[in-house]
Amino acid sequence: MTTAASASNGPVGPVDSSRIPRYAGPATFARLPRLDEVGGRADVAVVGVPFDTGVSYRPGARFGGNAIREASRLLRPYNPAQDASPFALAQVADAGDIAANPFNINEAVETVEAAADDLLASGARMMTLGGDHTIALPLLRSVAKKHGPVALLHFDAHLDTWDTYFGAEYTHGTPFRRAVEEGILDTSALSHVGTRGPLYGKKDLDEDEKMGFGIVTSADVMRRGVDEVADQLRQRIGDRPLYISIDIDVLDPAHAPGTGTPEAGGMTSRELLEILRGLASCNLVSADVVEVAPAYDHAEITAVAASHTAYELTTIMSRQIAAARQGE
Ligand SMILES: N=C(N)NCCCC(=O)O
Ligand SMILES: [Zn+2]
Ligand SMILES: [Zn+2]
Repeated sequence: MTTAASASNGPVGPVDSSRIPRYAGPATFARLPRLDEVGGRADVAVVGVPFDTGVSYRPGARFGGNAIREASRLLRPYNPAQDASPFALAQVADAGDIAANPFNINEAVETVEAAADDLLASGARMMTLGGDHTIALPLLRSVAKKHGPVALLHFDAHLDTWDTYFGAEYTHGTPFRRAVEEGILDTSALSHVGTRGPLYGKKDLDEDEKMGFGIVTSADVMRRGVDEVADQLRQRIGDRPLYISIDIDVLDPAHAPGTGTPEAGGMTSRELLEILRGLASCNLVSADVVEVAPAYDHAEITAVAASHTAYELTTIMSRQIAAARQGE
């Protein structure tokens, strides 16, 4: 079976779903070639991190990346919302999974950082499919080694700036406090979007604000609308190198039941996708979509939402890569 439709010298695109049924063959993200099928070099590397030892409630996000890949079989090559064919503008490839130790969180964090270093050193931007939110820390460490402290847009029901759980520093509720402590974030451009739900105390918010975060709550998105929110975020980010981290629990459980710590009153998938499209001019250096736990999903609702989210992010990166090439 042919696995990849190859143009004579442009990027190798996805398998042609008009010739090979989209449900045939092993799943890569969007039916794209594997990294080794394009000589180990890609402009955007889609990489899985099957790791969920950092969770505080329901486990299962270790299966998230492959669930997103399965759900992404239905993605098509032209993105009308951004008027772009992301897989023709740049080489996007599936880099497989980072093999992180499920029994040792500290070692797993080191492994993810080292693997991310390798991908970034090859010239790729990363589109990471999690995994629980713990993995954002080593990914940010790696990105900051390359770009310096980065702006962060964090879509999540939760702050994830808590200090420790059961004395553990590296968990899915603590990556962004660690990142601020380590000086790898540009504290003049940090925003949470979609925040909601009960906290441990008001001090969670006070400490978060001291770290430099601004908050656009889920209710703010509903009241102010996606265009105004995207405008405000764009202004805050400016032309800084930007990392976008998306915890799928930013969506309402109606739009993303398959996740470990669901909170009522969340954003719709339409709102999330529209805000991302409004950020298309930002300098997006890498991104992740995390916390998809397929055991709690129904009819792939969550995995489909996550696959479309990753598609929008990939489209933004591909457009910027193509624009930079044109300017060279
Ligand atoms: N889903 C993420 N990343 N964090 C949730 C932590 C919620 C808690 O256990 O307090
Ligand atoms: Zn969350
Ligand atoms: Zn999170």
